Formats: sequence, C-alpha cells, structure tokens
Amino acid sequence: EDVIEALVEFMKKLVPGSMQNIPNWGWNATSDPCLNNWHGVTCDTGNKTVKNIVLEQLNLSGTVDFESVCKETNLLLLSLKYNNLSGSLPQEISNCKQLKLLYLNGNKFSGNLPDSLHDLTNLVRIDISNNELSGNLPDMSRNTGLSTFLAQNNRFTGELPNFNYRLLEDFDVSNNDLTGQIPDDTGKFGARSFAGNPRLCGKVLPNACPVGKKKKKRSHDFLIYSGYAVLALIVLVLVAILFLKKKAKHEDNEFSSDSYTKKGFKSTKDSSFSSESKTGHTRSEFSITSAENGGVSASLVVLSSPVEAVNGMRFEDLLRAPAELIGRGKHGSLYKVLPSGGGVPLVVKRIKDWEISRVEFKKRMQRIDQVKHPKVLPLVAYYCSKQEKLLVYEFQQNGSLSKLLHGSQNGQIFDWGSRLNIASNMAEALAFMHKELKDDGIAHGNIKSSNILLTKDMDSCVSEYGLMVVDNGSQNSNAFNVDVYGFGVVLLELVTGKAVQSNGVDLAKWVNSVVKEEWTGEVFDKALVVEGANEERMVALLQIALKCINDSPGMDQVATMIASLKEEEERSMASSGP
Ligand SMILES: Nc1ncnc2c1ncn2[C@@H]1O[C@H](COP(=O)(O)OP(=O)(O)OP(=O)(O)O)[C@@H](O)[C@H]1O
Repeated sequence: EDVIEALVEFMKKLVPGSMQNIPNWGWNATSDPCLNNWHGVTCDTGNKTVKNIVLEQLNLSGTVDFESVCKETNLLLLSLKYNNLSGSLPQEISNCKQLKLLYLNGNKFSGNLPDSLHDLTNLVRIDISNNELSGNLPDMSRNTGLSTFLAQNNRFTGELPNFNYRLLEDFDVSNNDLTGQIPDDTGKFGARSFAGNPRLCGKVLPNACPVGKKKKKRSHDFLIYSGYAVLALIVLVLVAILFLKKKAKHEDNEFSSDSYTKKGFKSTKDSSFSSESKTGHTRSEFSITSAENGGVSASLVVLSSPVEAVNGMRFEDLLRAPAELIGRGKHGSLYKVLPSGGGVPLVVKRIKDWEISRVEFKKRMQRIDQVKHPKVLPLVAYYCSKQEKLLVYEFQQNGSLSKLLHGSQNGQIFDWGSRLNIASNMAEALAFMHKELKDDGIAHGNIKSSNILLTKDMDSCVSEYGLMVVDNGSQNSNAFNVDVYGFGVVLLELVTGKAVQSNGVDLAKWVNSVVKEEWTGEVFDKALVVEGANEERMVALLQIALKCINDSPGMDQVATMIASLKEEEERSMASSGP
C-alpha cells in the first residue's frame, strides 16, 4: 500500500492542479500498478515490484517527488525526459539505490545537483542535459559502473570534477559555464564534449591551458595520496603482524602434494590495500579487501608460469603493485597491475558473488591449469578467500576482438582471412577444452568477443576459461551448449561487424529474422563486401553461426566445419595467387 500511495503522490506532483487533470493512466490508489498496467510502469517478472517508470514526452509540467518514489520503490529505470518538469533534484534521490538509468533531459529542472548522486553506485546512464541546472557538477568518480554522463546545455559552473573517463562511453558537458582544465587526460572525448564553455581549457580545445595552472590541484592531490599511502602502510603493518603470528601456528601444507611449482602467501584476518596508477594520468584506485570470518587463512597460489616476473610472486606483491581499474563487467572488476619488480603487466580479475567453496574453487582452477591449449590464455595465479576470488592473467596489449570489431579501428583493416582465422582458432581451442573438461563439467561459461584477446603478435586467445559456472540445473552438458551459443554470436559479430546489442536489438534475433526473409546479403559487414570477400564462404560461416545458436551442435563439429571452410579459402587463395 505504501508503494501505491507513494506512486499516486508522485503522479499528483507531476501533474499540477487537481486530480482531474491526470489523464486516464490508471494511477489511482484503488488499483495495482503491476496488475492493472499503470501507464508507464513496468514491474518485475512476478508482477510484484515496480522496476521502471517511463513517462516521456507527456507535457508533464509539475515537479518530481523523488522523496516518495525513491523511499518506497526499488526503481531500476526512471525516465521523465522531454516534459516541462521543474524544481530541483533533492538529496533524497540517493534513496533510489538500485537506479541504473536516469533520464531527466529536456525539462526545466534548476538548482544544484545533489552530492548524493555519487551514492547511486549502480548508475549506468544519467542524462540531465537540456535543463536549467546550475552550480558545480558532483564528483562521480566513485560511480564506477557509469558509462554515460550527459549534462550539456545547462548552467553548470566551476571546475570539472574527476570522472572515470576510461570507463565512460558517452560524455558531454558542452554549453555550460565550466572553468579550468579538462581533467580527461585519456583524450577519449573530443572537443564536442566540452565545447561552449569559454573558460574551460585543455588539449582538445582551442583554448590551451596556461602553464603552471595545475599546481593547486596537485598539492591537493598530493595530500589525498599521502593519506592513502599512510593508510595502506598501517594496514600492511597490521597484515604483516597477523601474518607472522599465523605463520608460527600453521604449517603450510597446501602446496606439497602435486606437480606444479607453486608458492603461496598466507594472508590472515584482514588485508586491504590501496594504490594508484602510475600509467594512467587520471587517478584510479585499486583496493582488495579480504576480511576472513573466523580467521581462516587464504593463499595466493602462483601456478607454474611462463611469465618470468610472476614466479615467486606473493599476495602482498600483488597488493603493493600499482593498479588501474580497466573494466567492471557483470561478474566483477578487472584491474591492470604492474608487478613492482618490473616485468610484464598483469590483469587481476576480481569475481564477486561466486558461491563456490574454497576447496571446489581450488580444484577447479587446478584442473583448468592442467588442460593447456596454446590458444587459451593460461591462468597465472589465483587467490581465494571466503569473500574474495582473484584470478591473475598476463595483460594482452592488443585488446579484445570486441574492441577490434567495434572500437575505433585506427585505420586497421580486419579482413576476411583474419576473421576466418580467428573463428577457426577459437573453435579449435574450445573444442579441445570441452573434450578435456567434459567429465569435470567445466565449460568456459562466458564466451563473448571481449573475452577473446589479441596477443602481441595479433594472434587470438580465449581468456577467463571456467570463471563462470553456468547455472542450468542438473544437466552439466548445458553449460557446454551455452558456450556454443556464445561462440555462435561471436561468429555473427565477425560476419556482420555488428555488436551483440546495438540500439536495443539482439544480434542473434536480428540475423535470424533477416535470413528468414531471405535478405541474407544485407547482414554482411560492409567492409567485407568492399574487400570482395567470397560470398559463398561468408554465407557458410553465417550458417555455422546460426547452427550454433539454434541447434547446439558439439564444439568439435563446429571446429571441423570451420576448419574445412578455412581450407577451402586457402585453396582458393592459392589457385588465384600470382
Ligand atoms: N588479460 C587481459 N589483457 C588485456 N585486456 C583484457 C584482459 N582481460 C580482459 N581484458 C579486457 O578488459 C575489459 C574488461 O574485462 P572484463 O572481464 O572486466 O569485462 P567483460 O569481459 O566485458 O565482462 P565479464 O565480467 O562478463 O567478463 C574487456 O574489454 C576485456 O576485453
């Protein structure tokens, strides 16, 4: 009832005047928003809780009662764009804790933005553009899941705060009255994102910054950094004391029984660390906290590794190394870490919410390590405590297949032959892993183009094998089918050049429907058509992709089909060659 009352209150304020002014949208206290389909409301699948409110372009001219709506609901999406709403955005907006998408653009909101926006830690997109908002922009560097921040055409003043520019995909603060220097040293966003702020300066703007201007900020940063350093030092000393105490009590018998070269670090009750990136210009933080219940010890297990710098590495080395957050996916965060003793950069994947016992986890990682394939990125080390699971891999400087296909290509040509090569290598690697790990029930679990990486020689390899346990009831074989499906989608990306989800359209569904309508020619990546890639073989690869998606063939069968396609391609190249 409280929810209904709050929602009715919210609607009353959106439409000023008497209740009669509210159009017949079903929003009344005697009905149910989920069961009676209130206009603009979407609920969860059980029709119990309101998840989305979308009231766009409806000429609403009142104010927004964030207090009521955020207190009583767990909204994921609130979109009120293109109305005539006014008033300010209150601190209480942060009670909408689950909010992922907030669209308030195209209204007449005014006043300062509340600082509490940085407490919306689930926020992915916020669009407050085209309003009359003023004052400083809040510091949103802690909203690490944020990918879109649009605040253009307002009256914001003051300096631009720090954002996680590396993680942002869309950013626009143009046409405000911002001052000072652009802190985005990544250069990722061009002049367009910052234009129309005459007192803003930076590399991408015609307005270069006067030399020496950054000093004040530096000394301020220095204070913050030294604070972090002192904190980290205290924690490290505590960890060391606890570690020594524990060590005296326990013998490390974890690493004696098998054939790997392993060295473990035992960390005791609490360990935490914070460091800052030396590579990135923007400040980034890395912190691993492990608070073990009941003082059970945890270890970093370093597997025998071709990576020199890693052999002998300890957990504390990992913690001490400069690190930079480079990704925050559905399943956890990814950090790039530079080992302190020099050597190759590493990535640390920190998995959240994986309900797996430590024994199971360890068994699984060791099993994966036993099955080696040259095109599967080997695990370098792993760490497992009750709350924390960390996996260490070697950093691959050439990025992922996803970036190659959908990122700015910097003039790189990604031709048909290379695509077929990647398809064939990845199919073969997965077929091998599936065969070897069938009995253990360990599939990859998360096949997608961002998990196919390009090595320094531009060779492809699949990363993060076995990090996701696909929850598919009792039939383990399903996990392998999920891989085949994921691989099918990767093949579609290779053939179409399109991303898995573009403009809300699911790639597999789109290709399936286009092929059904017999417009197959429409789906191919224009770059491949221009290059003159053989259409017959493109159709053949497309069909293999659709087979993976619709019929769940075995990975070995898929690998065989792609291998013969590749052979055909090579034969034809040889016969048409000079
Ligand atoms: N070893 C690595 N070297 C270089 N880049 C990597 C490495 N591992 C992952 N990446 C890249 O870092 C980015 C973030 O990776 P991350 O695994 O966090 O995200 P994701 O694959 O999109 O999501 P998920 O959590 O579902 O795996 C991706 O673009 C990925 O391609």
